[in-house]
Amino acid sequence: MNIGLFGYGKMGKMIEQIAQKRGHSIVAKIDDASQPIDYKSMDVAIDFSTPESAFGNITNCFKNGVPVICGTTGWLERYAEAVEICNDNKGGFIYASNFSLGVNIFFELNAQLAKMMANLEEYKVSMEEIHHTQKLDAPSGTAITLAEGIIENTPYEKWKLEESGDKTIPIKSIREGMVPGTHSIAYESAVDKIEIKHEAHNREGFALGAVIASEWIAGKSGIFSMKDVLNLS
Ligand SMILES: NC(=O)C1=CN([C@@H]2O[C@H](COP(=O)(O)OP(=O)(O)OC[C@H]3O[C@@H](n4cnc5c(N)ncnc54)[C@H](O)[C@@H]3O)[C@@H](O)[C@H]2O)C=CC1
Ligand SMILES: O=C(O)C1=N[C@H](C(=O)O)C[C@H](O)C1
Repeated sequence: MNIGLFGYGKMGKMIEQIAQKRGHSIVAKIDDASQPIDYKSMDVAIDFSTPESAFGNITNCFKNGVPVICGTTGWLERYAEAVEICNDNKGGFIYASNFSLGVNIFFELNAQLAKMMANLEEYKVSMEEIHHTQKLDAPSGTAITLAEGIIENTPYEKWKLEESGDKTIPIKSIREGMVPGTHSIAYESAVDKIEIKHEAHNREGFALGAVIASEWIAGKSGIFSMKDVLNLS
């Protein structure tokens, strides 16, 4: 497959290595807004760019008939608009806040645990995410997806950075060193604590998941998720 990379930073470079090992060709490396883009050469685009540039990159791909795998976080206030443009152009799209198999299993575990805790008022939930200091957005996209999983399955109604309160999930965002991504969720009562945690050792899992998603979407049109790709629940 011919892959166009939008964003050639830490993730773009890792995806290049994994895609080439799986027999794909990288036909474009777009790393800023000024580069000319030959959409015709691409079977699929993979966007790991910046919160400011992702929406434009993705929707230009749809308008040029290129399906998109997007892992960029921090732009989701425009997700519905992107979906509309995808559908108008009969395009293909997968956004995931986290492409790793482990985190997608963790999303399922989080939802199951939330269901079990839903009526236990003595437990209060909280979340923590730790990432490297270059990360531009907070909380992480993964933490937001986890919070949404809790909100779907419990009386909690919203999440907020740091702040707890009635029906609010507090999320603590820590930025330190080179941490690739650690997420934990705790339910705490006066007598004990239940905690689940996912810790990425490196970025390979994210990159492999994105390449697998790009192989999966070939020839399809529509809006999909990693649940479809991984056949989860
Ligand atoms: N969904 C997932 O599994 C994962 C998502 N991410 C997300 O992916 C994004 C990128 O992460 P990293 O590679 O670590 O960041 P990075 O900062 O290393 O790379 C981003 C690259 O985008 C480039 N860029 C700037 N403007 C651009 C434009 N208009 N078009 C294309 N590229 C442009 C920058 O020059 C930079 O090289 C972040 O939003 C991060 O949160 C990161 C890891 C996993
Ligand atoms: O910026 C990162 O590095 C990561 N971003 C994603 C997120 O915001 O959840 C996924 C992963 O945690 C790494």
